[in-house]
Parts: sequence; structure tokens; C-alpha cells
Amino acid sequence: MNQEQTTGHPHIRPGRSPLVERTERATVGQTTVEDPRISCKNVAVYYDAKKAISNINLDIGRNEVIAMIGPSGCGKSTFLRCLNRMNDTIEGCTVSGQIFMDGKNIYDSDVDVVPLRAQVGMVFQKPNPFPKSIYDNIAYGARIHGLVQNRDETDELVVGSLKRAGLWGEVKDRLKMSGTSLSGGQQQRLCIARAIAVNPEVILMDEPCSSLDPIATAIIEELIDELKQDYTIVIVTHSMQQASRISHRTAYFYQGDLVEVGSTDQVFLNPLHQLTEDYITGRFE
Ligand SMILES: Nc1ncnc2c1ncn2[C@@H]1O[C@H](COP(=O)(O)OP(=O)(O)OP(=O)(O)O)[C@@H](O)[C@H]1O
Repeated sequence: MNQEQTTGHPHIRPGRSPLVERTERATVGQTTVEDPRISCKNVAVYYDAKKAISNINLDIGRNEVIAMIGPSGCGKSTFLRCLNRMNDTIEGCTVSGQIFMDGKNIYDSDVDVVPLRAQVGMVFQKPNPFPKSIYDNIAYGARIHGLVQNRDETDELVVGSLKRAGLWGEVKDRLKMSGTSLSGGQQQRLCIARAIAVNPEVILMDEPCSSLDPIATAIIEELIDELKQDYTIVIVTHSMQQASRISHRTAYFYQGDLVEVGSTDQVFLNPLHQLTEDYITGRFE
């Protein structure tokens, strides 16, 4: 008996009941959540005439850690950059659809991207501290956003953000040293502290551990576990082990489609879609 006969759909594994009527490559699984922090409706991105992602419908919950996985070039980073309009900075890039945060479409023409990018902070693959002191790496954004009025308030914010990012103990005696003098793992925590300092609601992380050793990676993963109490975290990772260690839900992208999303346990242990199973069992890259 072939799969089509047992499931009515060529890509749904036999014995799994599809949750909705699907056409090929429509997303399967749990795309909606109650009271979402972010709600994406029909999001598509083109680089000039080339489609990078399309038809992405996905809710992201409050205090949720959601992992984006999938083979290279499938559109994970492109999707991530939609969430704080970083794609706006790429020439030739066009985004369509709607992304609601707390009921407001962030693509509405009256949205100011400067506060949006503080509200939705981003941590990149390669740590990118400013070539400034450790102190100023944190203080800079807070001053620009008018979050601190005087030196005492700035000191308090710098100390609090470094503590929150688990870096205070290691840098408290060298706040005047350049952020770039820290180790890679420390630099990445400095970048997380910098994002936290401007009061985000959401933190986007694009492969934040890919340049780090296993010990620095474990420290960042512990940090993510603590930060989820206060923030929504969307993380792109190439490591399925990392996704399964840290995330509540996992979204699997393939060739620009969001193929499947569900609880991380379900996606890894009981994938609904054949393409997801092929990926997590290593049948293709
Ligand atoms: N700035 C850009 N200009 C043109 N095309 C781009 C740009 N950025 C990404 N793309 C294309 O969009 C598609 C999705 O790329 P994206 O970087 O989002 O994938 P990804 O899943 O994050 O890949 P990786 O895991 O390798 O980082 C790819 O075909 C890529 O070549």
C-alpha cells in the first residue's frame, strides 16, 4: 500500500492524521497559538524576481522559544529578518503579507523601524560588538532610545543587563576595555546584553552558537533557558540537538516553504510530513 492510499496525501506519513486539508507544501502541524506575541499571515519574500519564502502563516507565543530548522538556503534567516524588518535594509528585497505584534501590523506604513528593532532585538551568527568599551556597548542603544537620563541610571542598566546575560562576573573589573577584546562566547553574551538593554519583547537569534565552542555554546543555551521567562525567542539553528534541547516548538523550512511546525518533541519524534522525517533522520542535508 502506498502512502497516498493510506493518508490521501503523498507527503503525509501513513497512520498520521492530517490536521487540515492540505495542498502540497501547505504547512502541517500547530501553526497557531492562543494569545500570540507574533502572528504572521501569508508572508512571502522575494530577492528581485527570486522567491525566497512564501505563504508563511505562523503564530509565535509569549515566552516561547521556537527553533527554525532546515537545509541551507531554505529561507530561515530570511524569515527571521521579516520579524524586525531587517529585510528592508537589503536592496532588491520585497516582503509581502502581514506580521502582527500585539495586534499591529509591523509592515504598516506608520511603523517606525527604530523602536521596532529595539522591541524585536537581534543576535547574529558572528558576535558583532561595537568597537567601543564593554560599558558603552550596553549604554549606547539605551541612550539613543532615551531609556536613561543620567550616569546613575546608565550604570544601573549596564550592570543589570550584563548580569542578565550572565557576563557580569567575568567583566565587572574591565568595563572600560573594548568589547572586541572578549572571547567569542563572551562577545556573544555581550551582544545579548546589548539587545536586552533596550527592553525587547522578542529576541531573534540567527545561529548564535555557530562560531562558539561546546562550552560557550552550553553557556548560551543556559542563558536562553533563563531568558525565556521574560522574552519570546526565535532561533535559527543548524543543530537539531540544539533545537531539541532549548525550544518549545520547532518549525521546519524546506525550499522556502514552512513545511511543518509543532512541539519540538512531536516534530522530532513523530513528524507529520515526510520531508520533515527525511531531514531529521539525515536522509538529506
Ligand atoms: N541578500 C540576498 N540577496 C539575494 N538572495 C538572497 C539574499 N539572502 C538570501 N538570499 C537567497 O534566499 C534564499 C534563502 O536564503 P536564507 O539565507 O534565508 O536561507 P537559510 O535557510 O537561512 O540558509 P543558511 O542555513 O545557509 O543560512 C537562498 O536562495 C539565498 O540564496
